Amino acid sequence: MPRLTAKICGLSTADTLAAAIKGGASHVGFVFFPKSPRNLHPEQAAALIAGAPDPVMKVGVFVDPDDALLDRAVATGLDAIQLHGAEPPERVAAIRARHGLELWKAVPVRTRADLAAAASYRGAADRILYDAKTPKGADLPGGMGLRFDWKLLDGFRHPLPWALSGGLDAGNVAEAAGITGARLVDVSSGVENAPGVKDVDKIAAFLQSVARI
Ligand SMILES: O=C(O)c1ccccc1N[C@@H]1O[C@H](COP(=O)(O)O)[C@@H](O)[C@H]1O
Repeated sequence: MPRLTAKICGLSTADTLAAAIKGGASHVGFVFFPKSPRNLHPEQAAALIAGAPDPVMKVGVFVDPDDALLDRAVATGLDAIQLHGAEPPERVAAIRARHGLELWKAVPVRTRADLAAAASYRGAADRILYDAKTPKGADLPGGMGLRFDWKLLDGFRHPLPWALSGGLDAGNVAEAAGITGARLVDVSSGVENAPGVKDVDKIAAFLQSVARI
């Protein structure tokens, strides 16, 4: 078992998906949120997912999705659902029960007090994804390349399995994992040339950094 595994998120092309798989990503992510520059229609996601081997987990990223969107997206072959909006625990539990997939809940973090929200998802989610809180009024609740103070996780008793995201890249992921003790990291902007434009070399470099840890 590697010390650290990685999810490459916001993939939208066959070549960048192939780079993630070749580099050893344990998870790949597809965004279903129209305001995102990485948004995919379920048909596009289905074509990409069809080319991804089984052991690589396919994670769909959603922001306060309705059931119709979830139904269409899950049918593309997702293995896990990542909820990145303001979904309360009851909604998270209902989505998990409806689809029977692994459920990740993003918890936005700016201060230590923000971490308290994680415990409310015990019994509703399978994994907490700590991500940087984006500014009020921002179009996106994630995927903006922002990081939070990783030291906030120091000494925190995690209520659930968890992963770290927010502003990670090939140059800082070792430090982030060292400070937080993360076993799974998630990156989007840090392997891009512009919002929504993934770079195969940056994906390779990120995964090489992860493999060295
Ligand atoms: O990537 C997006 O466009 C996105 C949209 C809406 C919610 C979440 C999104 N991405 C997730 O945000 C984190 C951090 O991304 P970054 O590395 O800081 O750019 C990551 O988990 C993405 O899955």
